[in-house]
Amino acid sequence: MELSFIKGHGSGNDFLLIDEWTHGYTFTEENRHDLALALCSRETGIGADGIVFVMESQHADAKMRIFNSDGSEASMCGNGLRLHGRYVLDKLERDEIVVETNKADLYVKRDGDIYEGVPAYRVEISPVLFDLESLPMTIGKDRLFNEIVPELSDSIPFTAVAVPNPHLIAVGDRALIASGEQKRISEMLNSPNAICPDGVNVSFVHPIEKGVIYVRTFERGVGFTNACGTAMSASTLTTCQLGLNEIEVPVEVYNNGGKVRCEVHKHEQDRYSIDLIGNGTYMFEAVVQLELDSPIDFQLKGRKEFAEQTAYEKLREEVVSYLNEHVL
Ligand SMILES: N[C@@H](CCC[C@H](N)C(=O)O)C(=O)O
Repeated sequence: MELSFIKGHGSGNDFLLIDEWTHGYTFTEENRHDLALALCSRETGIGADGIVFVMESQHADAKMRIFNSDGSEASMCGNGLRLHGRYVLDKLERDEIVVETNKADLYVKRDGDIYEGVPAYRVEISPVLFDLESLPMTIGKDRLFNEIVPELSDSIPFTAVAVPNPHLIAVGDRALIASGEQKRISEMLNSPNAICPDGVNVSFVHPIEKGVIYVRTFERGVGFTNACGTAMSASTLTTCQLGLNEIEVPVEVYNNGGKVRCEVHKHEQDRYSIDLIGNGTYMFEAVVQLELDSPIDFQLKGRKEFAEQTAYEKLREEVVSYLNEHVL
């Protein structure tokens, strides 16, 4: 078969966007898993952190499903939702839509430019869950807020939150970022283990000044990525709860692929949601010729570049020099 896709990114977290809905593709669960494994490989595939599938929804404007590069499915993806949302907003010629995701219906809105020539999209990150059962995480407690877990480290405090995909967050200084601890702990929790049996996204966060943080994430199902949208949202919330940032006040979040803005909202009964605002940039579109039962033997055809990546590169250059001075 011939399969059309767009390769794009949110803060350098890159995805293949496949529109099942418009093209009438009928994939099995196994096909989606196999496509993610074959096409996302950086060695033998096209290379991406995951595949974002655009699907029809029975009750919302569209549906999103996200598969990591290892073929596993995640319940949510913030950077992917911006890319997916941008595609559907353009397709339906709307400024605001609701997208069905695995566990929630979430709004996506156009939101001006995050940088000259780089349009931004605002997506809702919700629900926000603090009970460890939601991750799941088993350490003999119900919640984890800025506490040492001796099985992980005897000096780094962690916070656990599901949005609703699972996140572990450590906030600290430049030395924490430079240490090899994030790799060690992430690899342990994303291999067979009793603490986080389904794996977990692990972020190390450095507050730079009030209203500005840096977040680096080791993603479940992928490894270190340039950025993880749900992780940046959960990390911003954690810094608000630690009194380092403020609820309802935008926070600039730097990452290795660019920057986004996060706004934490507090609702009744201690319920939170977060707005994640950033780019959804197209890099190129192409067609792959493949057989669904062996997608690894694909052929890439008709690759066409989008010009918009050039404007994004300027943002990226500024971010790199800012990070060299303040974080790395
Ligand atoms: N990069 C995403 C998150 C993708 C899913 C994650 N790896 C998981 O398995 O939970 C984001 O931008 O949020």
